[in-house]
Amino acid sequence: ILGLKEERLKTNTTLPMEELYSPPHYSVIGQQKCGTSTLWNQLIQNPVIRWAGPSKELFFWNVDLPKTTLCDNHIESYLLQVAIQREKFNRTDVLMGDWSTTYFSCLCCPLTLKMLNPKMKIIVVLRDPVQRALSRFLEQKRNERFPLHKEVKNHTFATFVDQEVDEMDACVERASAFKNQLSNSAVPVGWGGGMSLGQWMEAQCFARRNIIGWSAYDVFLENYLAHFPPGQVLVLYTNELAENPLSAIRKTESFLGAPEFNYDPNRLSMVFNSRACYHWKCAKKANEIKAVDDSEPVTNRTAPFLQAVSRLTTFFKPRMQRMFKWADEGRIADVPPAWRSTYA
Ligand SMILES: Nc1ncnc2c1ncn2[C@@H]1O[C@H](COP(=O)(O)OS(=O)(=O)O)[C@@H](OP(=O)(O)O)[C@H]1O
Repeated sequence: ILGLKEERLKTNTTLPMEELYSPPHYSVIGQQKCGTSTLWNQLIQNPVIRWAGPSKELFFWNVDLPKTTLCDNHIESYLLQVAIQREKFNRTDVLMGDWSTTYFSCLCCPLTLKMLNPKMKIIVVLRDPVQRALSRFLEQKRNERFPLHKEVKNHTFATFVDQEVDEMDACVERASAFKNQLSNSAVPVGWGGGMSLGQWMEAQCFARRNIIGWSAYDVFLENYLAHFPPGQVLVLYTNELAENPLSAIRKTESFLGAPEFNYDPNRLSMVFNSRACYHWKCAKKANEIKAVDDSEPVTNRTAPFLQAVSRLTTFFKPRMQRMFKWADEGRIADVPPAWRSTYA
């Protein structure tokens, strides 16, 4: 885990220690496979927007496998990571962030981040949930050394979806035995903030299934909304990044209180860490990604593939409708119009 490396500050800095070591201002918590690498590669052109760690993600409070939440991880090691970056820039007036896309689905992370900094700004990027699940499936299937490769290597998307949805349905059914403890409150509830045992068990049904379960956005978003006021949670959508990247970036700068930067227009049209090139820093044009996709048998529109997409769409429908309600109530930015018809 990158964040646990024992490093020390390298110079005798004159920067005030309490400012050097203060916790991050913001965190981009995910969701995984929703375009966070693109957002990162764009936003870090702005010299005021900085981040902790040697590369994009620290994974300090949660890794992407079940049973890896580290909400009581060593705080001093974490603050050291942040201080090292502030020292590198020799200034304490930059906006420091933690870009770990594994925090969104981590049930104890909202409370941990709130304890670190109650004023922390939380940024979430969300993509069509079926597309996100397919994206993660393909990434794990294609890369032998990736952590979930063994889980998917003998599956097609269709057989994997059947297995996972069956298991999640059964898990939710078991959790429903504790339904008498569910609160009917209209106000979002979170882990350590009003979540009942039944809700906690149900949330784990999704939190422990990285490929499909992590697309149950309502479960994880509710947890963050329970701990942070709406003004501290920015929800962006992948299609905004695709259709008007500068507008999504301006929105983020304004949310963070960062001055507007003059971004490189060529870079703004690039997509990072796509299925055409798996690396946080690898940039491709949209047409290059499409060309790779067209030659991919898994995404060919066979009947079993289409049935799996349809089953997942039905599975996510009630969950997406909770998101629509929060958008209607003004708790989050309005969802992409296509979502409202797909998940109506
Ligand atoms: N601007 C834009 N338009 C459309 N799609 C985009 C865009 N930016 C990123 N993406 C897609 O998001 C996927 C990568 O997401 P992440 O960078 O968050 O992945 S990771 O969690 O850091 O591994 C990856 O999806 P797949 O290509 O399906 O794997 C990217 O293609």
